[in-house]
Amino acid sequence: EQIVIKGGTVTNADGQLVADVLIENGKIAKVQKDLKVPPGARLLDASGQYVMPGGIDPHTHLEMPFMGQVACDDFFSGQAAALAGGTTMHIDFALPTKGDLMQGFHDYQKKAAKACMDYGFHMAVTSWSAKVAADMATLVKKGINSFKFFLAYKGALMVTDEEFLQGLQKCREIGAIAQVHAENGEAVAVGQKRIFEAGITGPEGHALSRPSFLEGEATSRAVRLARFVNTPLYVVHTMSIDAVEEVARARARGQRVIGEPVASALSLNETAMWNPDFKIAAAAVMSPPIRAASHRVKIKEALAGGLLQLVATDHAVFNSTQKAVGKGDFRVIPNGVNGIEERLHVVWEEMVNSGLITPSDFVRITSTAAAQIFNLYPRKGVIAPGSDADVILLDPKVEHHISAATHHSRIDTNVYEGKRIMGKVVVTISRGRIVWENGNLNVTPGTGRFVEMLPMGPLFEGLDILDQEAMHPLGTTPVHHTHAKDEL
Ligand SMILES: NC(=O)NCCC(=O)O
Ligand SMILES: [Zn+2]
Ligand SMILES: [Zn+2]
Repeated sequence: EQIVIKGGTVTNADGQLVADVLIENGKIAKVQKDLKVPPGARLLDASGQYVMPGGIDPHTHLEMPFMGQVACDDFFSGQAAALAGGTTMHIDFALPTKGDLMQGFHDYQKKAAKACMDYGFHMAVTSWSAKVAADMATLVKKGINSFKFFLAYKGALMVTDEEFLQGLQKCREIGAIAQVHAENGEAVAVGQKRIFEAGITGPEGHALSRPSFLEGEATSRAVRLARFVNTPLYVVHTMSIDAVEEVARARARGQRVIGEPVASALSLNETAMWNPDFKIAAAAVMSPPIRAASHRVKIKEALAGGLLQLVATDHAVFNSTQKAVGKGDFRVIPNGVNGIEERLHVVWEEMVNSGLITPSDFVRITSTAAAQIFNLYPRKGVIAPGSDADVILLDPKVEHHISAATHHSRIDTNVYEGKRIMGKVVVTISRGRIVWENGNLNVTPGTGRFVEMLPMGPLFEGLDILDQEAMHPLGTTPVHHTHAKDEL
C-alpha cells in the first residue's frame, strides 16, 4: 500500500518543514514539497497538523508477573492502546524466569506472539552467577542491548551492590546499556515496616515509606558505581528532584548518564494516594512513588533544559480487583500505573502547551532520543527516506479528555481520569499501515515484530578514552616525576 501525507508540518527532532511524505512498502520513501500522488495511493490531508515519528516508549511491563499478580495488559491489548495514543514501538522489560535469563527471554517471546506493533526487550538481571553473565552475552547476540538492575524490591528483584557492580562490568564488556531502578531497597523495607506499624496501612503509606532522598541516595550510588566501571548508565523512572540532581551533576562532569522520567511524574502528584476512595488511591501506587508537586515542576524544567533526556511510562497495569489485595496493607498493592496510551498526549499538554518545549523537542523526548540511545536510529525516531514508516498525525486543535471509559487498555481505572488535552493523535501509521484513524483501531494480533537492538551503540563511542580517568579520577592521576638526571 502506498500512502501520501499531504501538506502537514513534518516535525523531526532537528527541525520542521511543510512537506509531503510518501510511504511505500512499510518505509518512508520521500519527504518533499508538492509530491505527485501515485495512482492508487491513499491520500491523507494533514494540513494544520504535525507529521511526526511515532512514539517510542522505552519502559513498559506488559503481562508482567509481579507482586503475586500478572499485569492485565498483554502484548496485544497494551500495544493496541499504545497505537491509539501514537506510540508505534515500545521496549518491554523481560524478567528472568526463576532467575534464568534465557528462559525469561523465551517466555517473553511467547507472550509477544500476539504483538500488533514493533517491540524490543530489555532484560532484568535479578541475581548473579557465571550463567547470568554468559546469558547476558548470549542475549546481546539475540537483539537485547540493555539490562536493568533493581536496587529496590528487597526479597524479590533487588540485587546487592556487589551483584550490581558485576553486572555493570559485564554491560561494559558486551556494550550493553546498564539501567537502574534507583531506590535504597534496604531502607525502603525499614520505612515500610515503620509506617505500617505506626498504623498507616492505606495507599498513602506507600508515599510516606519511601521518601525521595532514598531515591537520591540510590541514584547517586548507581551513578558513582557506573563511573567507577566507566560504563553508560540509564536511570529509569526518575521521580524526584533528588534523582534529577544526581543525574544532572553526573552529566555536568561529562559522565554518560541518561535520566528517564515517566509521564505520571509530569502530570500527577502524590495527593492521589490520599484519595479516600481506595480504588483511586491504589491506582496511583507505583515505585518510586509519584511525588509532591514541587518535584513535578523540577522534572519538567529538567526535561526542557536537557538535564533529562526522554519520557517513558513504566506502563504496568493492575486493575482495581488486583490492586484490592493491598486493601489492608499498602506494602502488597501491586506497583504500577498506566500510560502507554496517554504518554504522548500528557507530554504534549504538560510540555508543549505549557510553552516549555517546541514540537521538535517533543519529538526528541518521545521518540528520537530513545531511538538514538538504544541504537535504533535512523531506522526509528525520524521522518526521513529509508526510515520505518512509523508516523503519526497530531492535530493541535482537537480537544479531548482522558478517561477509563474511552481508553483502550484493559485496566478499569486511569490515573489521568478527566485530564483535558488540547491536541490529539488523529492518525497512527505503523510500518506503513494505517492502524488508528477516526477513532478506530485496525490491529491484528501476531503482526508485530521483534526489533533487534545492536550493542555498542552511540553511548559507547570513544568510551575507552575515558578508562584512564575512571581508574584515576581527576586529581589522583599518578604524576610522572622527572628526575634531575632525565633532564641532563
Ligand atoms: N514501577 C512500578 O511501580 N512497577 C513496575 C516495576 C518497576 O519498574 O519497578
Ligand atoms: Zn523500576
Ligand atoms: Zn518499570
